[in-house]
Amino acid sequence: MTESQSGGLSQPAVTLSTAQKTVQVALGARSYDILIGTGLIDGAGKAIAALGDGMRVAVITDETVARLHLDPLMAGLADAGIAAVSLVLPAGEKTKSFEALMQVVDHVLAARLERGDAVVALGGGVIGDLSGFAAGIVRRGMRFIQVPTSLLAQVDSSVGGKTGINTSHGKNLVGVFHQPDLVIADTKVLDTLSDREFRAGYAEVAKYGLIDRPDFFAWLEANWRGIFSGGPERAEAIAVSCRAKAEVVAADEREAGRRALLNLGHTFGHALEAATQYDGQRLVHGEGVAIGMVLAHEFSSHMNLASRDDAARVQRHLAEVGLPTRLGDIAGALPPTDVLLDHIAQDKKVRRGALTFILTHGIGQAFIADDVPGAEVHRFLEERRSP
Ligand SMILES: NC(=O)c1ccc[n+]([C@@H]2O[C@H](COP(=O)([O-])OP(=O)(O)OC[C@H]3O[C@@H](n4cnc5c(N)ncnc54)[C@H](O)[C@@H]3O)[C@@H](O)[C@H]2O)c1
Ligand SMILES: O=C(O)C(=O)C[C@@H](O)[C@H](O)[C@H](O)COP(=O)(O)O
Ligand SMILES: [Zn+2]
Repeated sequence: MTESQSGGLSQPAVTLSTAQKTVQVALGARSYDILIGTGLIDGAGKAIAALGDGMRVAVITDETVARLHLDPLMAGLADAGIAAVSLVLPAGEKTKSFEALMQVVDHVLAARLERGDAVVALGGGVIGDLSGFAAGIVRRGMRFIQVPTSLLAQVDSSVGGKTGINTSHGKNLVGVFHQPDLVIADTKVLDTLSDREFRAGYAEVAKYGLIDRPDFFAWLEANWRGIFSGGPERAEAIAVSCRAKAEVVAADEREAGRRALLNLGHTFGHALEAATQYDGQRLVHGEGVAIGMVLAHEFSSHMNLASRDDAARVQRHLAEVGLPTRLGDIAGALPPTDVLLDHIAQDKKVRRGALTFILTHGIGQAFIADDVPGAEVHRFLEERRSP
């Protein structure tokens, strides 16, 4: 097994403030801002209008989000003089499909939107990944704006330009890198998110601490209640997460190296999502990541790379906030370990058939491990499944 790229970043202090925050993703001519604050959806039309004169947009959303948050966005767009059409799709992971992609593409083309017009994703990561993919391929690339409405989308999926859909062969296997022109994260809309989906998004927040910000992880252990109850800690955790992701994306936009660290917990997690057929009743993405991050820490300990205590600390914190952390926490039977390994072998980090995992030397010390022996992963998973 070989080790490359570790995080090794300095530790910015976490400071609390309720003011609107802006985080920039520095990508030269394609740089963009992430606006974070309460009530931003009402002014989103103005912010979008500032991107260019005469822009028209197609807003893509899902049924749940449309019921709660589409009207104010459409009203703001109209007030700002932006002509807009909207498309409402079913909520849930199964919407990241070829069928839904065709619907979005058809909708945008039927509205005769041009390259300089924009696709606006109003929703969670499912809508963001799907709409971003459509924006990346229609007319070989249209403008794209993210209005993330789930915690997960505000801290992770709306930033960085990974877009795509799932196929029967696995998770996110078809897609393109296509950066947004603007991200508008209205923290007020999180008040309508279910507890389960909020927790799922929190897994990706904790991920940034576990990759290379041990002080942030310790701060989360002490302050998670404020994040869940909507205190000033919530916007701060979102901003710290966006800064962490923006920094990695700016350094390695297309995952030639270091960006793979953002995949901590995902090699196991994506396999579990595929193994449960993207059935959101059994497992949603953030929950798969939570279980996957615990497995990644435990596997690191199994390989004598990290202490058992750190793995136990990660498991304790994620369980404390109410996330699943064990294979046995997933309702219903899982397929045999061979099948899980087959899913892992479809991971996009695989090189010449060899498995790559994000492993760790401890909390905040993640690294990219190439050539991880499949037999060892198999043995480890068999152990984790036995009662
Ligand atoms: N592109 C990336 O970098 C990236 C990063 C992380 C995750 N992802 C992808 O994101 C997806 C998961 O995103 P998600 O967790 O947001 O799932 P999601 O989009 O399915 O949203 C979760 C649920 O919450 C509902 N919802 C969203 N906002 C709401 C609100 N404000 N009020 C009430 N309900 C609301 C949705 O309707 C949905 O039912 C996965 O497909 C994952 O692969 C992508
Ligand atoms: O932005 C990234 O890079 C990530 O890995 C973020 C992940 O949280 C996200 O789930 C991403 O979609 C996974 O990427 P994939 O390349 O493994 O599909
Ligand atoms: Zn993720």
